[in-house]
Amino acid sequence: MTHATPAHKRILLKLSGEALMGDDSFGINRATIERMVSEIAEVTKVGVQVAVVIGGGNIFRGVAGGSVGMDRATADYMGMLATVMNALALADAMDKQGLTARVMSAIAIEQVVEPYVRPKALQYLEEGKVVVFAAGTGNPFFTTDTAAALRGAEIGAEVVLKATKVDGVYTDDPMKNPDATRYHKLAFDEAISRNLGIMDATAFALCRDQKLPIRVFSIVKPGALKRVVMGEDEGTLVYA
Ligand SMILES: Nc1ncnc2c1ncn2[C@@H]1O[C@H](COP(=O)(O)OP(=O)(O)OP(=O)(O)O)[C@@H](O)[C@H]1O
Ligand SMILES: O=c1ccn([C@@H]2O[C@H](COP(=O)(O)O)[C@@H](O)[C@H]2O)c(=O)[nH]1
Repeated sequence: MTHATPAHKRILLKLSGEALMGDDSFGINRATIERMVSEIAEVTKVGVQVAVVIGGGNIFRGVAGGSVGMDRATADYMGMLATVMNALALADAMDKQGLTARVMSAIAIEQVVEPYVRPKALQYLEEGKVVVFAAGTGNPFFTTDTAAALRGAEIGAEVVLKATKVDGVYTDDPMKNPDATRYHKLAFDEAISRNLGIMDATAFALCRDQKLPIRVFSIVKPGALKRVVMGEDEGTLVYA
């Protein structure tokens, strides 16, 4: 029996925090997280090394009302801690499905998770463990998309896969503008100059400078992650 070869050996998967909510209005939907983990398990089975950066929108936006008027940096630290909660839930769901996951945090919280140490992360990936990077970049005024670009570059990922609620990059936010059309592919410079809200400019610029392509695709669509990893046409490619 022949097995197709994956298009990538090592990927950085940016998982939307908001997508973890499923149809709920807040938090983590159990069936949704289990389905996402089973999709990750599928790609590890074909030998792909997987590192994950998880967002925090499902938790932080739910309490963001309480952060109005707060110091921005303090609110951002709350957001980063939200990603630690998601990372713990994700790693737990991975362990339950037979994957070995290691959470590494950009903020020191050693009683809970180990700190991010690049050589250790690389070792885990070589061993076939899934590494979940928590707490974003560890710095306020950034996003987990920028953390995905940063960690992706650091670990030598071949691509950043942004798994989100929409199925690619559009000319405008498709949730607000029904006339928006999807790009099949576009250059980083165009994404930045058009100010496309799918990712922040810092993340785009870092990937552009490191020549690290990004593929945006829907994590809601069953099997899409595996198709992306196998090099099939899915979502939108943003390239240098
Ligand atoms: N040009 C665009 N193309 C596609 N989506 C866009 C665009 N502009 C804005 N969006 C919005 O960006 C959203 C995805 O980005 P968002 O930052 O909300 O998600 P995320 O980073 O995946 O979530 P989280 O912050 O929870 O991790 C989509 O749900 C879509 O509504
Ligand atoms: O490097 C980072 C990453 C995140 N934050 C804060 O966390 C929230 C949640 O992250 P999302 O990327 O929106 O999912 C974000 O809004 C920031 O407040 C951060 O400060 N630094």
